[in-house]
Amino acid sequence: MSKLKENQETVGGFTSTAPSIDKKEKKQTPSKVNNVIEVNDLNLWYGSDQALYEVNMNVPEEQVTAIIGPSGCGKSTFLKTLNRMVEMVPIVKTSGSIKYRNEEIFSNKFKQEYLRTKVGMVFQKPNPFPKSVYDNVAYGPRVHGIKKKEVLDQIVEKSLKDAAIWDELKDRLNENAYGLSGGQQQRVCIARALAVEPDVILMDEPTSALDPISTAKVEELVQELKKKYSIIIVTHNMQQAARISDKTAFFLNGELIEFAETDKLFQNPQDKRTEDYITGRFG
Ligand SMILES: Nc1ncnc2c1ncn2[C@@H]1O[C@H](COP(=O)(O)OP(=O)(O)OP(=O)(O)O)[C@@H](O)[C@H]1O
Repeated sequence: MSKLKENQETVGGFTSTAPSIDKKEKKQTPSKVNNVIEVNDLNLWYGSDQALYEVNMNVPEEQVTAIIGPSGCGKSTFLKTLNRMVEMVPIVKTSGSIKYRNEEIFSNKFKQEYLRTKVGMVFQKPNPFPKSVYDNVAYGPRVHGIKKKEVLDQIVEKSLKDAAIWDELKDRLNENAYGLSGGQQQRVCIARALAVEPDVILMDEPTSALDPISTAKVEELVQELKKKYSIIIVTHNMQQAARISDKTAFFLNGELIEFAETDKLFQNPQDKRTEDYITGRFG
């Protein structure tokens, strides 16, 4: 068992006696690691081309789950299926089941808006809106009907703090986000995702467009964020997966080949194809 996991289970062993309505605190009640998302027999087609085959995977709560695999193996498709964003491509068809906190997301009863709020996404290229830093972060809460300036001010400050960029930007809230560096833009985009109080954050290669220092900042941030959120991160960078994730999933040609504790997957892969990939024999 890794040190990180050991710590998490110890934390889970405490009983929280303080009354609180905060869902993040509520999750501190004693429990073993729960699954925030459960994927069963998931298949996905773009028209007649199948891109995902019988994927089964339980995503643990408040951990970092990395998704690795060669280009075109279905990593982004899988990620975007988890908040049904993939269905923006009209030719997409799916079969199987995905449960978010025990509720079937493909069910007609499950509101897509709610899903996108709870399962937020950060993209490869920072994609701030051409608006001020403040308006970027306040965007989601405003869409959800929050109008009071004091409330928005608090949300913006908290989200930027949680995204570890408040100190850098607190005096630049009215500047256009386009004027920030790429690394700052990406953390503003993370703050924007946090502002609507998600539960799960999907990250699609969030550091691939960033320099090493900005990458390190985002990696540190991911370690902080997992105390409150469940994170699923697609990365081409195996060192990054090894550095920041608790569990790693290896995809190949649309199949989930192996899913294990990160240490185990990198040190003692069970499948020859995983071993070949992580030792650089292909991909
Ligand atoms: N919008 C789309 N329309 C049709 N086919 C698509 C679409 N998006 C992806 N695909 C196909 O689905 C398969 C998986 O692609 P996907 O982008 O999920 O892979 P990936 O592992 O994320 O790749 P990369 O690492 O290069 O980003 C590929 O064969 C790709 O061509």
